[in-house]
Amino acid sequence: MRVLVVDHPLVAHKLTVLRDKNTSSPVFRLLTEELVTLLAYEATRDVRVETVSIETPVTTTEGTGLVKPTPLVVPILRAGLGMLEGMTRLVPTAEVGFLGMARNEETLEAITYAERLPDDLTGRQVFVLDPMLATGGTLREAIKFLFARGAADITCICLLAAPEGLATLQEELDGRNVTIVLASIDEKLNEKSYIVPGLGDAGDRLYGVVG
Ligand SMILES: O=P(O)(O)OC[C@H]1O[C@H](OP(=O)(O)OP(=O)(O)O)[C@H](O)[C@@H]1O
Ligand SMILES: O=c1cc[nH]c(=O)[nH]1
Ligand SMILES: [Mg+2]
Repeated sequence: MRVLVVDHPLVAHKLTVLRDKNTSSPVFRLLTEELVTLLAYEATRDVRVETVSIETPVTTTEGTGLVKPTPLVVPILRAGLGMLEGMTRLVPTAEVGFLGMARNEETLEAITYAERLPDDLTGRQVFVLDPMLATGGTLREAIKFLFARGAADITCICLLAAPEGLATLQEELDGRNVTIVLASIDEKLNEKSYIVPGLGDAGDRLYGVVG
């Protein structure tokens, strides 16, 4: 498993505004999209391409095309949905599948409550979107699920990770073709397994508190 922290002043600036508890939901949504586009630029460096032949108005030449089937993008609901627009802006031809997952805040177990993905992902390149990697339980289950369907390589785009969650994934996914692309590795988890300093509950800040 590889971990890449995108070191760019615009990423750092936007993340700082995102963390601020006084940032409103509409601004939070906009910043999330902008951040994802910047992270996706780095995360797609190994996107599969092939040489294609085209005709310009002047001559025939060779260029670069995305290999078909194009990558599968999987936002993890709810919070990952806030990252989808930022990703598809960069890769508009990507296919999109959905995983609905929620962490039980008492047991910290990740529950899958919805799934809409192709049955067969054999050989596919997959990009998973989830802003928060806290204990790592949610991403671990999502990644296992996608590999079980046949995915060949998985890149997760997150905004923040806790060192504890990264260590868990590193241990459990050792040797698997997984890349985690992040805006920041934060300090730690608190007693409720929230990321510190973090940004709070990403789903609630994007979409409001659900009971
Ligand atoms: O690494 P973990 O400890 O598993 O925690 C991270 C998960 O928690 C959040 O989702 P949440 O369960 O709050 O669902 P939501 O997006 O609907 O708010 C977040 O978006 C991740 O999916
Ligand atoms: O800090 C955290 C941890 C889990 N989920 C969140 O949305 N935020
Ligand atoms: Mg939440």
